[in-house]
Amino acid sequence: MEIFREFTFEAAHRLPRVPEGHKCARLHGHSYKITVHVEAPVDEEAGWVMDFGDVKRAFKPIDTQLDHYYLNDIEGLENPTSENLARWIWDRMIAELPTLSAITVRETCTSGCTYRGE
Ligand SMILES: Nc1nc2c(c(=O)[nH]1)N=C([C@H](O)[C@H](O)COP(=O)(O)OP(=O)(O)OP(=O)(O)O)CN2
Ligand SMILES: [Zn+2]
Repeated sequence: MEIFREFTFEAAHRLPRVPEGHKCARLHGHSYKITVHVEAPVDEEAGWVMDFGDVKRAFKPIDTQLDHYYLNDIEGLENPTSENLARWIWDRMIAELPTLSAITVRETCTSGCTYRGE
């Protein structure tokens, strides 16, 4: 079964590789919404896949690095698209959370991406 836990953080960015005149080349910010998905069998004794609190603990170092920062300044996020951010988060969570199955990044209410470690 798959469970998920949602997180939010605020950050600024600009996209350095967009075509000239693209609005996203300008400095702007988002209230990012991140969904961390975990897939594993249900532990029948506990009745859950994993404690949501453990997912929260695994995400905490990510939030500490991203919340209220300028993403372009962070190593590995020089081009902070949703896609690159999803991979960046995955790469930093997979060791702590080996049952991680997907990271969804939402930049706005209507746009985002899902990375499954492919
Ligand atoms: N594939 C991607 N496309 C875009 C990304 C991205 O990360 N991956 N990022 C952006 C910008 O960061 C932009 O801030 C968000 O895009 P957009 O959906 O255009 O957001 P708006 O709220 O401005 O949308 P409107 O409906 O036009 O107001 C762009 N593309
Ligand atoms: Zn943006």
